Amino acid sequence: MTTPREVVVHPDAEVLAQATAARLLVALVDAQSHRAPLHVVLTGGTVGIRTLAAAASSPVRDAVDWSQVHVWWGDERFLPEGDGDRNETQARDALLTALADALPAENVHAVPALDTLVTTPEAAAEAYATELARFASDHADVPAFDVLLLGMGPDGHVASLFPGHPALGARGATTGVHGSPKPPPLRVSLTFDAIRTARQVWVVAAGSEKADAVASALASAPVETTPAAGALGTERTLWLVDAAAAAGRPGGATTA
Ligand SMILES: O=C1O[C@H](COP(=O)(O)O)[C@@H](O)[C@H](O)[C@H]1O
Repeated sequence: MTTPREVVVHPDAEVLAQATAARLLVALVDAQSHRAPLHVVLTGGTVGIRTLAAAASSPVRDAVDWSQVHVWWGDERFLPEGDGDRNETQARDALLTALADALPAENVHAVPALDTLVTTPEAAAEAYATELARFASDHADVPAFDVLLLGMGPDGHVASLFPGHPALGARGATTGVHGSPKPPPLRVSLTFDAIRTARQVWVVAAGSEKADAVASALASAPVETTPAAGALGTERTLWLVDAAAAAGRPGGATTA
């Protein structure tokens, strides 16, 4: 089951990041009154990392029981551990290091980095899929993701699923990606199969360079040309955008 896209427009990228961080922290607090543990999927990208930094500086972060939160990534750049271009490195710098006393290290499930044992995106994708399956219930491939955050590129890519790329059709939970049009060329991504199991999928996008892709995705363009159109949650699909990114959609930059 998938859900209709809801759109919330914020005035600019900074307010978007602050509001998304607040929304995420409150969503985790709310969900913790119903179930535990929670599984949250982080994104890389400009607004995604800015959102994590905003969460780090929010007092609401202390309302979350981080010992009952598991952290995953929607995609990763296949680079050595600690590389500054890895989404994991940026997320640790922006938020996770600040949570080190509250969030158990074993709850942070990074996509394996390039090293002497893991030499291909496929090997990393397979190891990541095994880790995901360890926390899945029943016959699922992945844990029950509570909130799955996605950034979106100007070309409409989400996670590392790019327009026209064979990874768009990958089955199972994860896929290795070669020839990404955005550097670095080697990546690992959740598949649409995995993304669409999430309770809530939130796509965050800011800037006029994203306006065409936002308009296409909200108009349900084919996933082959606008991958973000395929990002749908089972309980809620939320588009969190700034006014510049919203400018091309019907209704323009006004709040939905
Ligand atoms: O490479 C990536 O890019 C997208 C979007 O990045 P942005 O800087 O245009 O916001 C991001 O969602 C993805 O996780 C990342 O690997």
